[in-house]
Amino acid sequence: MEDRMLVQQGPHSAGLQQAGSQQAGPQQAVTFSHQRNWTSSSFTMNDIKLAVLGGEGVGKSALIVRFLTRRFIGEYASLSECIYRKRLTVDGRQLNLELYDPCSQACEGKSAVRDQVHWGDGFVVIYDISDRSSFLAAKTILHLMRELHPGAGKRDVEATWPVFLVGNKQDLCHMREVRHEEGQRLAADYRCTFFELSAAEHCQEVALMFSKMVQGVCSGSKAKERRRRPSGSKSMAKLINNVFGKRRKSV
Ligand SMILES: Nc1nc2c(ncn2[C@@H]2O[C@H](COP(=O)(O)OP(=O)(O)OP(=O)(O)O)[C@@H](O)[C@H]2O)c(=O)[nH]1
Repeated sequence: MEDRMLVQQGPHSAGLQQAGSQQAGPQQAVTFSHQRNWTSSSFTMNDIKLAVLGGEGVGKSALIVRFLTRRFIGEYASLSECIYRKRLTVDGRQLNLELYDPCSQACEGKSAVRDQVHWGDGFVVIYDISDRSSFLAAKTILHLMRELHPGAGKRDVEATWPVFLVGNKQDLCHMREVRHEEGQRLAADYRCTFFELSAAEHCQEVALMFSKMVQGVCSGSKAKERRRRPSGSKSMAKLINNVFGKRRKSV
């Protein structure tokens, strides 16, 4: 259930305090804030930060706005990055969701990706199926993310660091330059979940994709919590083992 939606500037422009020109989404549904809100990832059980990454014009804003408003809006000014905020309820839990929408320049380069990786709890990497160069850009982003997070390919880390690869603009399949299987293969190589959809035509699929990401982040956070705080019986068993194990050794 949505309480409110807010857009604010992202990490690179956040400090500028420039006059707020709303970049995307229906004007009446969003307000613009100038507060800086770019900190390293600080996951609490109710805060979820998702970064939507990808090359120029792949449909990052279109997908986010489709998810938040259920509407497809054809054109977006994209001169600056922004963070959309939304409250939603998942399994009876109130969550504060932040969605980072970079302008294209903000996606590029290792330092930008590093900022995004540190900030986000989950990542949606998008390419346009009718634009091969955007597929290569997605591959570069995934590669950088893996470099910055060396454990990303490992099974246990996957649960706590979800990354989705999304081929957008499926409605343009008559102009397709990237085959479905290529997307699947790239996703498998980087151990991410793969979707192919259309922000223009698939309202439900877009919602499902973001919902799965939110759920993935939530379950990852639970796993993290469990690892941080082992259950009482396990930690007690460990303690007993440590004490008696050591004594036996020293006898
Ligand atoms: N046919 C089609 N066009 C789409 C789809 N999604 C987005 N577009 C169009 O692609 C163009 C770019 O969409 P944006 O959402 O602005 O893409 P972006 O990745 O946010 O763009 P930048 O921030 O400039 O990099 C717009 O003209 C959209 O209308 C889609 O699913 N199908």
